[in-house]
Amino acid sequence: MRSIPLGIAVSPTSINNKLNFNFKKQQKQQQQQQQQQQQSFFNCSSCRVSHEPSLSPLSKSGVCRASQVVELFPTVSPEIVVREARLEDCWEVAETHCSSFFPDYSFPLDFVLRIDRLVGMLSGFSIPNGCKRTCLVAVVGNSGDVSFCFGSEDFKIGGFDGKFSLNRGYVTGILTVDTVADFLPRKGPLRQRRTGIAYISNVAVRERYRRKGIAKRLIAKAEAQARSWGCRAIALHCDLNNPGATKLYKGQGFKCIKVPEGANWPQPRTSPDMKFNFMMKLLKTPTTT
Ligand SMILES: CC(=O)SCCNC(=O)CCNC(=O)[C@H](O)C(C)(C)COP(=O)(O)OP(=O)(O)OC[C@H]1O[C@@H](n2cnc3c(N)ncnc32)[C@H](O)[C@@H]1OP(=O)(O)O
Repeated sequence: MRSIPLGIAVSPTSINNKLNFNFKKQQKQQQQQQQQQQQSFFNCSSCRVSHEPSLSPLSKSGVCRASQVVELFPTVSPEIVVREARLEDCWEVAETHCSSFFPDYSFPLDFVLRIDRLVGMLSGFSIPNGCKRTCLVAVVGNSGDVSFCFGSEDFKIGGFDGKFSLNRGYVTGILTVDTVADFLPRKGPLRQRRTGIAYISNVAVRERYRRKGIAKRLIAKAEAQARSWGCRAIALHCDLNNPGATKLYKGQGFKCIKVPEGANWPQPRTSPDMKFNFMMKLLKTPTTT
């Protein structure tokens, strides 16, 4: 037994019990507050962001008000536009390519890599006679309006449109589509290039813009481009160890093609231990009603 200043005699065990009780009560209150806060946040099914309702309340459809505004007023929101790459995009195209395929490189190697890519793209002037190549970009912060473009319609440098515009956007995703058929098996004894099959390569989306449907839109645009070139199918090679990309292409209707045993089909020139899935999709011609 010991006395405390107020003159009330209290046993040490009874003080301990009281302190324990108060501590538990405080803990419970804190837990309840935390739970209430967590419940008041919600995940928007459109922009996939966790919102506080006071900032962007949830609608009945599970989409935040901000996303609904984006849908209602696409021209005032940062809309993604997919278009042909122009000369002014080439640095950002190189940057998107390198940051997506070589994310672990740091300065100065990453800078050298971008310069190398840029030179590679721009010096790819010559494509075989009758073949086509286009680099597509998904840009944000631009209406896609080409009314302020300089340069001629037909002038092309590598896969780039020779036009130059002042109202450029920020490149978030890239894709190249061509009819060069470098990576398709040749045909006949003369080993001629295949015709009628477009080929997709260099698909990349900047990391912070991923899982927003940008790659899907680039692929859809590439298919439309291939159809306009008169192609009946579109093909690509996808790294066997890239399940995300494989899922993307399968979701877009591409099928894995089994390469015949022993066939020496051409493959993209990367590291020798990389294995590829050859994937292909037949292009439906638009039906006329
Ligand atoms: C032919 C070639 O060029 S192959 C090379 C592919 N490029 C790369 O690997 C570079 C690094 N990766 C990237 O740049 C991107 O992750 C890409 C290009 C693979 C995908 O771009 P995104 O814009 O994120 O794809 P998008 O949002 O259109 O995805 C569409 C669907 O593909 C599938 N998908 C895409 N990425 C992934 C992933 N990482 N994991 C699982 N599924 C995925 C999903 O089904 C997705 O639909 P969902 O989001 O509704 O589930």
